[in-house]
Amino acid sequence: MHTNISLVELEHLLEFAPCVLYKYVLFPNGDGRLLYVSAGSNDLLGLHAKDMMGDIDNFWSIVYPSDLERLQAEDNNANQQGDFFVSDVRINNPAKGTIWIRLSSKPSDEFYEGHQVWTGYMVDISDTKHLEAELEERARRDAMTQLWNKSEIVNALSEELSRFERDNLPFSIMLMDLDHFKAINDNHGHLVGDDVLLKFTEIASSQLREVDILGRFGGEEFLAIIHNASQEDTMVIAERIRQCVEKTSFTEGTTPFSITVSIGITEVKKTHKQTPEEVIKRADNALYQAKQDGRNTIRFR
Ligand SMILES: Nc1nc2c(ncn2[C@@H]2O[C@H](COP(=O)(O)OP(=O)(O)OP(=O)(O)O)[C@@H](O)[C@H]2O)c(=O)[nH]1
Repeated sequence: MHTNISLVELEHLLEFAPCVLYKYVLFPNGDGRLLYVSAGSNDLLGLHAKDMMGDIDNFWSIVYPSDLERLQAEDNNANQQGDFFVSDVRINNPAKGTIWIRLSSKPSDEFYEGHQVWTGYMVDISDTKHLEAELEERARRDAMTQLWNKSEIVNALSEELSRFERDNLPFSIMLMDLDHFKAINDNHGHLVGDDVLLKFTEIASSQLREVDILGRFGGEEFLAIIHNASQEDTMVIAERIRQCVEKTSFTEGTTPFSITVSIGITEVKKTHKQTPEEVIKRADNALYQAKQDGRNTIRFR
């Protein structure tokens, strides 16, 4: 069925639809002009259509400066290619605060002063962007402990090594491995094993500072990056964690049990370039030594 719609109804539709339609032209000197903006801009952008059409700077001024540069580069690129334009940017809507909008347009069959007019829409994509950010964050974390996962903690170590090359401030890493953890699973069950891992996460986190970084390196192995700390400083932290773990009493039903942890430490202090793998290897050798020396102890390399 074909429905006729009057101009008044169309204006009403454009005012209340959750999007903004626009016509845009980009001149060869890089200046842009909005030839038409629908009334929905009041709500979506917090800007009147006539103000945007009068001066496009009114629109540019609400786009985050870091996103504006990208938006204009993408705009130029799309114009050169002459096919399709899409860009997601953050804007500051005076009434709503920061929101993400998507601008998408393509060339129309219309020309303005000899230049092709692009027709497009803008729409609020804040929900999608927040979900995306949440999923990205989740992918970087270990699902059970919520600590950084292995690849993130190795990335963090790599960044710390680059920072070290710039400012030469020493730092250390600790590789912590729960002792005889297989026996805990075997004797008390996997779920109790999981609880132990969570409790260990809590203990280790509570002994570290905000600036330190803790990640789950493997099943019952954890890696901590201790910022701006010598081997001696790190020994003090490691000993606090070791003692705290040893003193913690766990219960499964009515059976109390305790656990211990072995810790390997290495300090990054040499000025020559080191890879994360080399640093982890040293900490792993120290951890191996701690296990060899009877566990529930700390060694360094
Ligand atoms: N409950 C639980 N167990 C895990 C998890 N990840 C790994 N494990 C277990 O951790 C145990 C590690 O055992 P091993 O590598 O033999 O080491 P260990 O028994 O701690 O012995 P040492 O490290 O030599 O003191 C294995 O039985 C794994 O199944 C987990 O997420 N939950």
